Amino acid sequence: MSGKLATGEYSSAQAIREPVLGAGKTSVSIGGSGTPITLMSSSAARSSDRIGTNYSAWKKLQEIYDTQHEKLVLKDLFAQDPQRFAKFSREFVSEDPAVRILLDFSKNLITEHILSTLLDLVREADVETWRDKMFAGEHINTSEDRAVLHVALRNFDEFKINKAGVDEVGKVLAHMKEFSEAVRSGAWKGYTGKTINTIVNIGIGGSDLGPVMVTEALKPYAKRDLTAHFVSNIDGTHLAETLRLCDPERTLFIIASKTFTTQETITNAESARDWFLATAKDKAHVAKHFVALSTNTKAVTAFGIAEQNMFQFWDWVGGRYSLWSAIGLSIALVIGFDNFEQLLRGAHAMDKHFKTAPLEQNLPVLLAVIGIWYNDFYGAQTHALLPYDQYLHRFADYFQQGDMESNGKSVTKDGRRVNYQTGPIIWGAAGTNGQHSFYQLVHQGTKLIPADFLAPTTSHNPIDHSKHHRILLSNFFAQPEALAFGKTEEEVRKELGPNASNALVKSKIFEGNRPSNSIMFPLLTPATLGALIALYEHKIFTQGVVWGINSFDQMGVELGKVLAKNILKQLDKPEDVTGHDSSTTGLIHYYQKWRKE
Ligand SMILES: O=P(O)(O)OC[C@H]1O[C@H](O)[C@H](O)[C@@H](O)[C@@H]1O
Repeated sequence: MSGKLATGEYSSAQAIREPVLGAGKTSVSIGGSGTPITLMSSSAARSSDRIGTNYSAWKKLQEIYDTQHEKLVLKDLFAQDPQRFAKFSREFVSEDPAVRILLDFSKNLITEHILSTLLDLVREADVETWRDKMFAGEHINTSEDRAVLHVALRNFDEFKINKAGVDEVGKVLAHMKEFSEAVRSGAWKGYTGKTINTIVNIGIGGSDLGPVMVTEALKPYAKRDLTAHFVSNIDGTHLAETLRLCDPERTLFIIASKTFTTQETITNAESARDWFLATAKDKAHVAKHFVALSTNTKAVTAFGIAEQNMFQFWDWVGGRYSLWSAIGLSIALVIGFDNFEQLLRGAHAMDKHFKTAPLEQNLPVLLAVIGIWYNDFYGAQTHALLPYDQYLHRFADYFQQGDMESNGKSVTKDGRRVNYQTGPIIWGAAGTNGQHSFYQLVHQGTKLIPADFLAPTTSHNPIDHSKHHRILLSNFFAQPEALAFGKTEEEVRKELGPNASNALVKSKIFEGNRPSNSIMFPLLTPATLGALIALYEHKIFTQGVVWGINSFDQMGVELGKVLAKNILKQLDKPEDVTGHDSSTTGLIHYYQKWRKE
């Protein structure tokens, strides 16, 4: 059964069956004439290779799956063991800052034996060694020869990290504090002496998604008279619609780019500067209205932003792990530096937990292994993040990059094609909205969709004595219950009476046995959010190590960028369009025929 590229088909009453491409299928072709993805068969792999399917724990898990998965029925597992919730739930507690997170993973298709075998896999893959290497600043991002030290940005002197730049973290934080307080208090003035009432963060990917997600999530802590916009897309509409809402005399532009070479960000920043100068006229005024967050001092100063208005970070901060760095300036501006620090402290508390808690108690590790169980043995293709908190409505978007850019790899660190599945497709939306759109498929469709449900027990907006929140949480409790336990034919028949048609009865059956995690916390505070983000970061890390991939590069985003640059040069004249297939050429020719300007 190893070596499958599963499609995660789900069919059967009460049991999740074999994926469509099961035993013996070792390759699949994407598209019509493309190169087939060839999967290394396990016999071809050297048995001494300590990787993926060759781990003895992996083999054991495969055997367990093959022989037991039909018997793994949540209804029975709960009936057999009244202690199941107690056994398969963990509470993370931090006193300072105050954070509590409950992870209930009892509604998963696991037994104690499966869990311990999954944790054996973590041990066999040396996750703890790799984790310690990360915290020590070793260059675990091998393809780029870089350390991976977002944990150093929220370290608060706890761990000893030997890396150039780490000793400058405090200095940059102090700069962020000073600047954010000046803007928020009104001490920082625009070129006509007016205070700043609007900030526009211009960045994309990690230089956008983290600040957007966090400022949305922590809105209750926001300075409401400071409006924050985030412009990312190169589509001129994004900038144009944002600038319509801005007054050049009172707007601060934050140009967020690790490299300061990203085409979208630099183009948007230049156009924003042109827009600003159309009113301000004098280039000297740029200093009051543009700051940069970057590792690239040279490019920042060439753009016209003075070094004192630049907030530095370092190459050991990956883009999708950068909200803790200077990239978080917009967060500090919106919620205040003290709250930003709480965010960092919450993440740090989770770092300590990840670094020290035994694997059986370690929340990131538990989430990781449960994900691996479905991803690699059940053939689940996706994982849904379903926060029952409107403030977390960008959470899934954020971890789409966090997870898919990290673990969307098919080659191991040492260059071998994997013969097992790596990162899942991450998606989701805030509850209860999803219930009225895609939950139909999650409940009754043919696919297995493991999901995390997240919710705070207390709302920041307790309208009508928390009436809304009670309704929201009743759904948060009900959905995992419905997914796990379903509704039998017998129950449906009883409900519909003897005259109901067979077809109607069948359509109303919920097979159940669909797994999920429930994650609860008292209130979405900055520290709690920090801990939640770090929880998922370390989950992704753990999975990446088990899969033997480099979770910290992103080579897969390059090819499209290069092709686009070449095409951009050919867009003016039809005769310039060369070197493409007939489809791409045809499309460009149509564009040239139809465009207005
Ligand atoms: O911050 P920047 O250097 O502008 O990079 C912005 C983003 O673009 C890149 O293409 C990467 O895929 C992302 O990981 C990165 O966050």
